This record gives sequence, C-alpha cells and structure tokens, in this order.
Amino acid sequence: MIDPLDFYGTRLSSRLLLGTAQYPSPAILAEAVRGSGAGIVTVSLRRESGALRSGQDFWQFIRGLGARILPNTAGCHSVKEAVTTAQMAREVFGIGWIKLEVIGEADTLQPDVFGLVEAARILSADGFEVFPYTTEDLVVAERLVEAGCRVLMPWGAPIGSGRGLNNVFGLRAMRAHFPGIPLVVDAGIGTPSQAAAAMELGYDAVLLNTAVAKAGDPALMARAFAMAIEAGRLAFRADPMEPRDMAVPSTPVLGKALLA
Ligand SMILES: CC(=O)[C@@H](O)[C@H](O)COP(=O)(O)O
Repeated sequence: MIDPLDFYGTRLSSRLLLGTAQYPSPAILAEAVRGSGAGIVTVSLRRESGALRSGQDFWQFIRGLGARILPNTAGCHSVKEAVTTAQMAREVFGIGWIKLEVIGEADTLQPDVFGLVEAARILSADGFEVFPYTTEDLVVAERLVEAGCRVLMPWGAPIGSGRGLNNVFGLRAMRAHFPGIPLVVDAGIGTPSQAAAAMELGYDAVLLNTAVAKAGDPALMARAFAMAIEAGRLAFRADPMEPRDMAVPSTPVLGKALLA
C-alpha cells in the first residue's frame, strides 16, 4: 500500500470518509460508497429512522458496503447521551471506533468542546478509539490528545453548510502544531476543490456527507471527491511552490535572437 493512512494502527488506502445519511435511496448510497472507494463509512445510531434505516436490516446493509464502519454520535447534545450512544454502537457493530460528536449550539452545530473533552476522556478510558469532531482551537485539541485521542477531526465549516474551509489559517496552524497526529477535515465541505485544498494543507483525510448525498448524481460526485482528495494528497507530497508577488518568466531567455 503506497502512502497509507493510519488510524489507531489500521492502515487504509483511501483518504475519503463518507457519511451515510440523506441519500435518495439505499441503492444510491451503495453506488456512491463503491464508486468512491471510500475506506470508511460513518453511520449514526441516533438519526436513522424509517423502514430500512432502523434495526438489523440497516446495520446489515451498512456492513455489506465493503468499507470499515465508523459509528458516530451525531445528534448527541450531552456527554451522557454521547457516551451511551458510543456504548450502544460498540454492541451493535462490535468495534471500538467512535466518531464523537457532542453538539453545543443549534444554529452552527458547533461542538460543545467542554463536553467533547469530557466524553473523550470517559470513552478512551473505556477502551474506545475516539475520532472527535472538534473546532480548530489548539487548546481544545491539546486536551483531546491528553484525553487519549490519536486522531483529530476539526470542522471545515458548519455541518451541511457546504462552505468549505472557513478558517484556513486555523487549519494550517493545527497541521503545524500536530505533525504526528492524523488530522481529518470533517464537515462543511461542499465541492471537490475544497476537499483538495484541505489535502494540499497537509490534512490526512476528509470526512463528508451532505455534498455527496445531496448532489444531483451522488455516485458521480463521490467519484469526483475521491479523485480530488487523491490529487490534493499527491500535490502535498510533491511539495508545491510558494506563491510570489511578482512575475517570474517561466521561460528564461538567454541572449537575444538575431533577427535579419
Ligand atoms: C455524517 C457526519 O458525520 C456529519 O456529521 C459530518 O460531520 C459531515 O458533515 P457534512 O454533511 O457537512 O459533510
């Protein structure tokens, strides 16, 4: 595997993590996951409802997608709710990975970073491998690492907004501050070019849902994201040039042509 992604000792070739909510149908969700080659799908235990989206049938369906499952605590607003949901997820899927969301504010779906750190500490002590949905705040990020998190997932923009990278400065600072921790931009990505930009900053992966699920052709959009994420990763590894203020001729001219 060339340039694998490493989450808690699990190596993955795809750097796209795909959400499983809001697709027009389960068949289109399956097509999007397969077409994108996503190595991980994230699934909410709390938000699923309706015929296929609850109970054993849905979990079986998710297991059949061929990607690793990252259960999430989407929709949880308290430490207790998030911890209980994580424990249920471990029972349902038999895995200790959890994407930890503790939502603190309704308009932006901004994480409650105090509750997040507390929940991360409880779950890590209980043997979970926690993927916290956080902000780009470095102090909070330090606390999450102290709590046992070995992956950090700062937001690009509010969930479902499609705004892209709202705070490039903060995301860049976070990358510089945690060179050895896998960093995933999670939420708010609207277009493949925004995902590529996150990868060019040196982020290890991108997690997204709405931009694919709500596209006119989700499977095609999922492929477009996969290609953009790969391109962004390659560009980062290739060490891009620094932008300059002044023009520099790309074709140096030696001497002058003698024109008769
Ligand atoms: C599916 C999931 O985990 C979301 O909570 C996630 O944060 C994705 O956000 P977008 O829908 O904005 O891509």
